[in-house]
Amino acid sequence: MHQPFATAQRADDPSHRREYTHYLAHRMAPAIHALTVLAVAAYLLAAGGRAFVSVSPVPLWLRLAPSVPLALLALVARREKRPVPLSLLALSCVLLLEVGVNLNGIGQVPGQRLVLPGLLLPVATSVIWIGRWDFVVAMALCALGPLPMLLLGSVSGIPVFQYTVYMTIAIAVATVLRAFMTRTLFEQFRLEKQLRVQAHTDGLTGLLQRNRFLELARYALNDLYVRRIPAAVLYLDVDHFKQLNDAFGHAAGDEVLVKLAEGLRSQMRESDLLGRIGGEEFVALLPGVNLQHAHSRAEQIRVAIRAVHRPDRLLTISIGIVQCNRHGESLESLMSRADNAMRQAKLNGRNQVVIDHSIA
Ligand SMILES: Nc1nc2c(ncn2[C@@H]2O[C@H](COP(=O)(O)OP(=O)(O)OP(=O)(O)O)[C@@H](O)[C@H]2O)c(=O)[nH]1
Repeated sequence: MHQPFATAQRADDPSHRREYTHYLAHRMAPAIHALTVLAVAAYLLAAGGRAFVSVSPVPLWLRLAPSVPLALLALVARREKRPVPLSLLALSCVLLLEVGVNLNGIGQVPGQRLVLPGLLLPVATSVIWIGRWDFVVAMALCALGPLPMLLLGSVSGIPVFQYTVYMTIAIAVATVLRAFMTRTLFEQFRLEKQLRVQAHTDGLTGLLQRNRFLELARYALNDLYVRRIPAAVLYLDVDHFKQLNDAFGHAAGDEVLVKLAEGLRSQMRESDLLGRIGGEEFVALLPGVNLQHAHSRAEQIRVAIRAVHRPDRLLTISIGIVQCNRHGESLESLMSRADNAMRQAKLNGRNQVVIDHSIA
């Protein structure tokens, strides 16, 4: 059974680094694509324009050559959303730009004018790096990239020392920008996640709320059908709950519901799904159980929750069980059959488990 079904039940599951990385990748993808497109256009403009104003020992086709892989990167970046390929695409883009700068700078006097746009690169790309190491590698590429041209060519245009100072400033600015951006994005990620959890969780009991339960259970059920894994649906309803509310008030009723939810949750396995689908009604989807096993699990639950304190009488529940054994039977149909079985348990005197045999 999928882990997400299990973790989705806990309102307090910790933020995972992996989840944040994927969130960042989704956020950065359009910016990375835009930068790769911009890189192609800027490179063609700079290298092509330069061919008109100065001669170079490097043939024009070779100076324009980096624009081809740059254009390919832009094409691939259009659809890419995964963190690692996106980082590699962005790093390759920077590498190609640096190669291009060197190809165009060789033999130019003073060729180092090309270094100036290169100084903008750390700042321009500062916010797109998904991981810390991408950023470090990118900044190293930006800093070291123009060095061959600077060291090989005349340094009359911009001395290496001056270049080092400018590049250090550019990288420092990029580091500050990136720190600000990642902090802002992390806060946004945290808030979005918190809102999602709140929207999916029942405020009183902390269990999955009705719609979220139905959504996850439908998804899980399809998966179970495809993989031919048996499963059962349990419909659980508290007995004589109205009496408790009437005698002790809704606050006392709420307190019992909270403790009952805790009791039910403690009876669930990692792969089970449990939701509060009505006032004092709960539904559980138990994967990997046959009818006999589901019955003994339901009995265990029924006995265990009797330990939950209820001020007026023993807390009991009635449970209906249905097996998911007919491929393609909808969740709604399964829940309706389980509900009928639960009602039969009520008619039989409550505090018991009834199995639905209508199709099984
Ligand atoms: N305290 C509290 N009560 C709730 C909540 N949601 C529903 N209820 C109450 O649950 C009670 C359900 O009553 P009924 O449907 O008549 O069921 P019952 O009294 O448990 O009787 P049986 O199910 O036939 O055993 C009603 O009094 C609702 O007001 C809630 O969130 N908190």
